[in-house]
Amino acid sequence: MKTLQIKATTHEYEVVLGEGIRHRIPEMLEKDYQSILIITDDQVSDYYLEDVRQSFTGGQHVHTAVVPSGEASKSMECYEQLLDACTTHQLDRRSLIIALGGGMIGDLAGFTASTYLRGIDYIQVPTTILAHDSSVGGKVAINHPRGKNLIGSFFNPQKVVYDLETIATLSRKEIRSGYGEVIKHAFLSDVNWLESLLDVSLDTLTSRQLEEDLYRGIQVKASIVEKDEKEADIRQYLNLGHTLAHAIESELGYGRVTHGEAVALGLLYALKLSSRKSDKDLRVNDYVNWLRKNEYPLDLLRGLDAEKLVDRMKWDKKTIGRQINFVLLDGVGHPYVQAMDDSLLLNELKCVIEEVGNG
Ligand SMILES: NC(=O)c1ccc[n+]([C@@H]2O[C@H](COP(=O)([O-])OP(=O)(O)OC[C@H]3O[C@@H](n4cnc5c(N)ncnc54)[C@H](O)[C@@H]3O)[C@@H](O)[C@H]2O)c1
Ligand SMILES: O=C(O)C(=O)C[C@@H](O)[C@H](O)[C@H](O)COP(=O)(O)O
Ligand SMILES: [Zn+2]
Repeated sequence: MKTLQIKATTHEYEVVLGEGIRHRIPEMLEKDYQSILIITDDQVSDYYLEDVRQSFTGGQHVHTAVVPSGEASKSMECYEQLLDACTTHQLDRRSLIIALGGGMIGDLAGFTASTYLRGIDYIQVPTTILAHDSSVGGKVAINHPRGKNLIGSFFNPQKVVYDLETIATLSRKEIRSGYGEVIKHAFLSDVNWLESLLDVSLDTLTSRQLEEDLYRGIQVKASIVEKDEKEADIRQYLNLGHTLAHAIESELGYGRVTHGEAVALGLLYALKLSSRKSDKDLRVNDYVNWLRKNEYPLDLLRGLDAEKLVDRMKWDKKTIGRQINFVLLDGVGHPYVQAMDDSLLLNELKCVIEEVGNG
């Protein structure tokens, strides 16, 4: 078992990584909760809901709420249903919400916890690779048709219980999606790590490498959110690749592309834009080869309208007064934020769609 301590402004919390620890959640809790609501989706529930529920043997009232799996559930409708569930089960300020699932559930259940009774405790129990990112740092949200995560808050969990055994049931597509955020963390932090990742084929990933990558990704995320929890400054770097990714997700309709695959495409665009402004080697060609080797959906770009995507980017949370601000790299491990002209964004996007989408 490995642990990391995260210092948030409201409290410190632990991220625990280990095998089989979903069976041991009660002993990891620091408070004695009498009412618990486990929120999960209808795919994760088939695998892991009973394990978590049955771990509570101390007579607590353990309730469950299951939403449909997929990004479309990060919605006002599901949020309202979950608030209803909180009231039906009369959760109070000494109750606990358990977010059991990937980033969709983490964001949705975390947002519910952050607003019900103006905030009750919750823990993250991530079950995807991608959720090494989403379960840490306290960003919780639901989507709006105009843009991703437009309704949300910063609200940190009491604990993150990351049972690495759960990764075993992920599909190939979800492994690929998770590595979109893993490689983002590498681009943000360390050229040696990036180079080792670029050699990896996700089909032959060893569990040892996966665990190391998850741990390193969480370290990168933790080191940034501890310094700038509410994204006044350097937390914006964690948005590398996301300005385009979120535009693609909302343009296609939530759930048509996975978040991590969209981030992987957005990263490519961010690298191309960065290369226009820096002569540092950003390993762009190696990255394109890595995307192709691992079957990221580059062809998705082909059907997209560059003008519409630039319009969508205006809903990025870094946009101020319709000025789009972009996370770029001046070399691997050296992110910065730059205000960008719409015309430059549009031209480069057309080039990427032409070059990569058709290639
Ligand atoms: N809050 C943050 O800081 C942050 C960071 C990154 C991403 N996100 C958000 O996270 C979401 C994406 O998360 P995700 O990629 O985990 O998606 P997800 O939660 O939708 O999970 C992906 C799919 O995998 C299934 N699944 C989950 N765990 C499984 C398991 N162990 N075995 C088999 N199937 C499993 C789910 O049912 C779903 O169909 C997006 O909404 C994104 O915006 C938030
Ligand atoms: O934690 C952050 O900060 C991030 O930007 C991490 C991203 O991977 C994540 O997708 C996040 O939800 C995006 O935040 P948003 O503020 O752009 O919605
Ligand atoms: Zn993300």
